[in-house]
Amino acid sequence: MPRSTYTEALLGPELFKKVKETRILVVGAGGIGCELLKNLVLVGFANIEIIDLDTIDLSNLNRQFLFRKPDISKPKALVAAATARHFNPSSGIDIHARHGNVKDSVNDLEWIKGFGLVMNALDNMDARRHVNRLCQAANVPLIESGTAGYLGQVTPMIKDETECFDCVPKPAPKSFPVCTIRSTPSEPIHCIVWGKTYLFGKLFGEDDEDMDTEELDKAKASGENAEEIENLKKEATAFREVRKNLGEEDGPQRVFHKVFNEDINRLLAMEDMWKKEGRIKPVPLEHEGIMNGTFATPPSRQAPSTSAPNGTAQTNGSSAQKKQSLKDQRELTLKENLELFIDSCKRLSARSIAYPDTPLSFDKDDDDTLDFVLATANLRATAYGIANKTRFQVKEMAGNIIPAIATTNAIIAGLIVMQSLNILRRLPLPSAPAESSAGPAIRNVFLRTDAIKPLGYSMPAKADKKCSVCRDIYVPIKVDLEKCTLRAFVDEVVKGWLSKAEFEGKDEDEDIEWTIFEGGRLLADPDFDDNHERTLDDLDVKRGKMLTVRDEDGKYRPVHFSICEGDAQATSPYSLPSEPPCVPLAPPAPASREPSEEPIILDSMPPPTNNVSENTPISSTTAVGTKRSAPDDGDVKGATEEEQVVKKRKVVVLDEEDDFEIL
Ligand SMILES: Nc1ncnc2c1ncn2[C@@H]1O[C@H](COP(=O)(O)OP(=O)(O)OP(=O)(O)O)[C@@H](O)[C@H]1O
Ligand SMILES: [Zn+2]
Repeated sequence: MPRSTYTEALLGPELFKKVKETRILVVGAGGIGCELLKNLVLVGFANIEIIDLDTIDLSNLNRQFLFRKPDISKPKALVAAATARHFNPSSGIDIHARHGNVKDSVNDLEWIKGFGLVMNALDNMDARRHVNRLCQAANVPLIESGTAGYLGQVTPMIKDETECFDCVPKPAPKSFPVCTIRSTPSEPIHCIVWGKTYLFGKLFGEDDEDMDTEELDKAKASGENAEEIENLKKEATAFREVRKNLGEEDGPQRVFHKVFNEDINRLLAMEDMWKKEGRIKPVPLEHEGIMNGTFATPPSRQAPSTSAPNGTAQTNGSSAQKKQSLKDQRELTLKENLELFIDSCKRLSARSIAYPDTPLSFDKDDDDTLDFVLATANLRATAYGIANKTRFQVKEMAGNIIPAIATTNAIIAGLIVMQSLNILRRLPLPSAPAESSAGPAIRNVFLRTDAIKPLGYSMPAKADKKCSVCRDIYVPIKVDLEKCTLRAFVDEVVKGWLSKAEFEGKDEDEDIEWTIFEGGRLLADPDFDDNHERTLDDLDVKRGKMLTVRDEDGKYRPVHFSICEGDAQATSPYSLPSEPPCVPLAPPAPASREPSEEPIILDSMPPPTNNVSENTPISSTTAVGTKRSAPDDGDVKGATEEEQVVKKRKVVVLDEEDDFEIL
């Protein structure tokens, strides 16, 4: 008897047929993803694609049960698929596993349109937002999910029916003023952020000399404090110098001297800085004194830690006590931190020298990078009289670790499948397209710490009319990027094809003027045609990106042309859908564009879980990387005025995992 007999009886032949035929995309093969893939296979889903960018780590094995020790370092998606396939050998399932980033340009609108249902099992906002936008653009239902400790939630998102991921504002990222991080830290987290996002980047990250200089010159030209700018330039040059020599025997020691002695002395010379009440002057650290035990550890501004000693004066602290605690949960002495700093610098610089074209980035599971941040943060904390942290604590804080509980993941994965069945009931069969029928209500389901009623639900809210993600219009365009010029796009696609669209409330004699953007870049407007003869490829408009067309008056919804792979057989450099879209009116402009302080949480929802609504870039203009200008911008103009305001207000640095923002 085939394993699916009972499931078929339970679901009924029609729904079971949909289960077998619908193409499912699972994004993420981590804690939730592994549980989900197993469930899907056992239920009888037979046409699954799973994508994950990561490889298996030892720390995944406690809950990502599709992986075993010998799988460490192998791609998660591939191993998950290979293991899960065996769970239901009789169903003839096809699992297509891909080791890659869902944000890669090959994963464009045409790709996502190939799925009947998408399930997110992700751990970061950036990727969640990306998939949400793709699903909204392609009109493919998405089930979003997340867990944090004992809490979890499952949220189905269907275009024109429910709110989308971006309809609900998310809490702003934890943010710190740049001065707190760079000059006046007062908490261990300030020192950790400094080590992880600032010093690490300066020494081992991408060397951004041109950008630095260009940015500082621009700041100076726009009237910012010239002396401060010159100081920052000098600092950048000095870093470049120490970075160049990092591979030499005394390179790490020179870095130590620069950042923990010279730079602190420079700050101490700015006397006004230390007049502010409550500010404690740092003490410059001395390599030799720390190593030979003569350096007097600055007093801690916090109550002394009882768990472990700090500073050379205490280096002989109870060895019995040290042995008792786990290695990673013991505080290092000042000398140990210094030795670890020198050693981790050597390890990292050896990697940089071996692979000069690959800038390093912090990863909590990469011992070299964690050791560096641990030692750096503790040395800085000592200089500023701030409590030190153990390796375990630094890993948790720097890695933004949210406790993961296997049982929560398993329950949430089960609930995803339940909601997927609710969605499938309403969808037409892939093999026999028909009108979708109204099926059972889909629900936002959540798991909470209520012993009597651990599961709760709410009906999904309607889409926010102002949401720029799910309310805008999307059009796939297949383009030969090397042949299609911006002029062809403007004249033929926008002024030709799009102008035939039905615009809500358009007067007969109304003449619409257009502006064209890619991301935050203005490519053309009625008074700006310098880019017209350039090809889209030359303008760095690539597959997976979007050309956004707005009317000058902001009367209508923007139309996003989603760049898809060109048709090799086509004679024209681009091809478009047969019918232009209907373009509705834009909602009235909001009185203020300030993001709301408080996140809006749906009635009866649990508090936002870190994993679900963790630190959020305010808009796409504030995403990682927007501080860089596009390569070879040529005549391309910078971000719009409005976007520049947002940038100025919010972001200087947004770290890769979106967890700390430095204002
Ligand atoms: N842009 C992306 N494209 C593809 N996969 C992604 C992307 N971003 C995150 N992921 C994957 O989503 C999964 C999320 O799983 P999970 O939350 O369990 O995180 P983890 O990295 O496995 O565990 P931990 O963070 O606790 O070490 C990870 O396997 C991660 O690689
Ligand atoms: Zn929305």
